[in-house]
Amino acid sequence: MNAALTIAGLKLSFYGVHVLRGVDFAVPEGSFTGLIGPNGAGKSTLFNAVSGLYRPDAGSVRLRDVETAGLPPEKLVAVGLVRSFQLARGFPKLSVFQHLMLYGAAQPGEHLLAGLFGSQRARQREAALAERAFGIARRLKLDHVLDNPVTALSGGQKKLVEIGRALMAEPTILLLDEPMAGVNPSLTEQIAEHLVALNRGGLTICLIEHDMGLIRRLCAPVIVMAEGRTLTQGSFEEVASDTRVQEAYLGRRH
Ligand SMILES: Nc1ncnc2c1ncn2[C@@H]1O[C@H](COP(=O)(O)OP(=O)(O)OP(=O)(O)O)[C@@H](O)[C@H]1O
Repeated sequence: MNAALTIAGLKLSFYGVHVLRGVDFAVPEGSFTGLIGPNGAGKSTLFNAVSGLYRPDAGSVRLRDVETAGLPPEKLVAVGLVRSFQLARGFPKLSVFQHLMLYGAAQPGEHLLAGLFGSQRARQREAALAERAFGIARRLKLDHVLDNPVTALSGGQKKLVEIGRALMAEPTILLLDEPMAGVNPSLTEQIAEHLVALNRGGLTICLIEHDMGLIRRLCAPVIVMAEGRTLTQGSFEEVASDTRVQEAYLGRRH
């Protein structure tokens, strides 16, 4: 197995509270890996540490063969690791297209100053970004709402814009933290289909999700975290039948 992402001995504490106590797992290249665990297990914190928002106290994060622990988010994006974020509240009037462009333009290597001076290279770059934005919008079936302000979108469409925005960075691995949360069942199904299609197209995905039906259907392998550690991993059936996992969800100590 080639690993797209390898996490080893990752530790992080806040004000002396050990939230990540030694997380170890690998996300296989091309997989649709699920990350599950009871509330407070440390899943989102792990994503924050892996994507450069928090600096881990100890441990290693390798993106393929590159050690990335402690790198800031923009450096991680440059090497292909992207996590999706909720749409910024600061730009309610921006259209879907502008959101996609803004995120694409915020990537390393984009020189906004060059854009201001209107160099030919900057214009070509902008045209390429626009092409990418159109392609992503078509793929996510957002092309008919490209000019709409994001505030006018349905909850499910907003989630798709969040995913689209992450795709603008052309990631090799995408970390998704509950992208279907708060979305109705039919839109959840549509988002799931898009994610499966992206994964089949070669994108490695690591998904945090509480809906076990989705995890069972979409994800292999499934990693289980509890109390800041990796508890176990395997197929959904394997982890679901593991008594330690059942106990962790029931809140018992193991
Ligand atoms: N910035 C922070 N400062 C202090 N404590 C934090 C911070 N971020 C997270 N924590 C704590 O870390 C623990 C793990 O939280 P985290 O959100 O990572 O869990 P989770 O597994 O994602 O839970 P859920 O499934 O409920 O989202 C919690 O006890 C939380 O209060």
